[in-house]
Amino acid sequence: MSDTLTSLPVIRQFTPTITLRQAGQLAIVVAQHPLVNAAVALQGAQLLNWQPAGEQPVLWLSAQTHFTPGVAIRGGVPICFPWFGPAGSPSHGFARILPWEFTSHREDRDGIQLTFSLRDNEQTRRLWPHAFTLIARFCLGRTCHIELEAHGDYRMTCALHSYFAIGDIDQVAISGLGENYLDKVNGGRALTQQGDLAFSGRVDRIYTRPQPTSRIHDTRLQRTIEIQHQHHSDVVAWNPGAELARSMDDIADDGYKTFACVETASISNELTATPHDPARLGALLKILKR
Ligand SMILES: O=P(O)(O)OC[C@H]1O[C@H](O)[C@H](O)[C@@H](O)[C@@H]1O
Repeated sequence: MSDTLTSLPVIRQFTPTITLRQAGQLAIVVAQHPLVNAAVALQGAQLLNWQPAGEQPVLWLSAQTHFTPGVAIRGGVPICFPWFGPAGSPSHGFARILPWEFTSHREDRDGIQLTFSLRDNEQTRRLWPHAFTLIARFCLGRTCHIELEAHGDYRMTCALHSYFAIGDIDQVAISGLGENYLDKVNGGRALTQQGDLAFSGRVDRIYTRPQPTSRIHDTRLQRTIEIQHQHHSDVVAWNPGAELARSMDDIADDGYKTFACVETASISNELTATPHDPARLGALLKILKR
């Protein structure tokens, strides 16, 4: 699904490589570069596609996602800010359902850099009483670097809620998560695991002592996706499993089989922005061949 965004109708041409396109009622920045295809929705500054030349799409985007203002897009890399999960309303914060500004683009022979920003307004201050500027920068080429900077004076929780495309949920293992996790399927119980995570049924875990790098080992697609987490305290692993997926209108009944969320997050340790030092969260994505 994420690789079909290049055929959407063009609303505006920024450069020969970068266009603004329409998906449903939302505008999407699409970049087509010799080394990489990529797309970012203005709503949420949500990265929807990162596909280096010669590779299959790395991010999963639901074939049934809504492209409706104010409704979360299912897939890609939603930015959860200024809280994660049901800590406030709306779930995962407001940043993912608001329109961001497309502030700059740059391209060279190695790839493309796209930058977006979001500032507080009356609507956000009603939900969260802080002035803020958020900047999301995407460096897209053979690798994908996502950097989020939160300016202002506040504390918050935050996540890069990445949905990765996989061959089959029964044939992936995730390494580097560490041993300790809070099991959200079990009322948040603190549990431990040895070795890699394999999925069976619904999995929803906050790993609180992860290694700096997670790897998704995908036997079916014969590739490993590497995620280098930056400035995080936690990594979340999520897949809804068959039963929950059936109850979700924006995921096809068998859609859960082809994605795994491995989320770079700061939940157990709040991030702090001060006037002279923005809070940061980042992820560097790479594809390793088996
Ligand atoms: O449906 P959403 O609000 O996008 O949330 C999707 C999922 O996000 C995270 O992974 C949470 O840990 C899950 O509990 C949640 O179900």
